[in-house]
Amino acid sequence: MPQTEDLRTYAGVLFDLDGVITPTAEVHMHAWATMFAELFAEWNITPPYTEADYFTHLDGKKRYDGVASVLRSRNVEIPWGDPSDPVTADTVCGIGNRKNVYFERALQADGITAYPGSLRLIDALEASGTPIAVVSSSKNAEQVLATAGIRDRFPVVMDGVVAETEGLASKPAPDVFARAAELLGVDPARSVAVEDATSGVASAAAAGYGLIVGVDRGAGASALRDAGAHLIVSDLEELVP
Ligand SMILES: O=P(O)(O)OC[C@H]1O[C@@H](O)[C@H](O)[C@@H](O)[C@@H]1O
Repeated sequence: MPQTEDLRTYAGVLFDLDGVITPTAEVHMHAWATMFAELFAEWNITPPYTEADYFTHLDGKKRYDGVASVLRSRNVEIPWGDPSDPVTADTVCGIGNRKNVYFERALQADGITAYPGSLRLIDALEASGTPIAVVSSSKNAEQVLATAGIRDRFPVVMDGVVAETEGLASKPAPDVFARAAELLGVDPARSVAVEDATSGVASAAAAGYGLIVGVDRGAGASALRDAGAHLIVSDLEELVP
């Protein structure tokens, strides 16, 4: 018998977005791979960028922290720059913004639809009056939610824009999960965090969440457990009551 939980018995359920509610982790993954392949070729950086770099350095983290982490792994040091840097700037921010062009292009061209299992779980939580929120590192979260037609389902959206405005540290630091619980008016110890990235699971664990669900979309069940997940599922359909 697989272990399961009725999430309606908790004070609140706080969801990561990319890879948890919408299949946008794949869109991010592809945009990063395209941009880094070009950059590594241009700057003769070795070893080549691989999918493992995504899970180790980028998954769940804020845009520029991810860029800095990948470059640091190849001993490349460049100036941080500023979020307003153009895509031509050879700064951490400029390079992050370069990737965002690929992400926006894909979102516009292909649109995005939420995972059916995630929608069914959200429906059940809404029906029972359980407060829900989004806790994403992405500055594109509002756009993704609007494109998927589900923005109005969430009274609280803690995203990369809010984190920047409020000076909150990137996952795996506890800041964003702690602040989102505060905004939703729930006690983290009595709430659920739902995450597909090890950095996100670690953030929720550091913020003291009562239940952390790891959704394995490629990070791996053991990596998610090691980061602090209590329960692993491959799709949120498994948690629909
Ligand atoms: O560049 P954005 O849209 O602000 O997103 C930052 C990060 O947001 C996270 O949600 C994704 O897991 C990462 O893949 C992504 O890099």
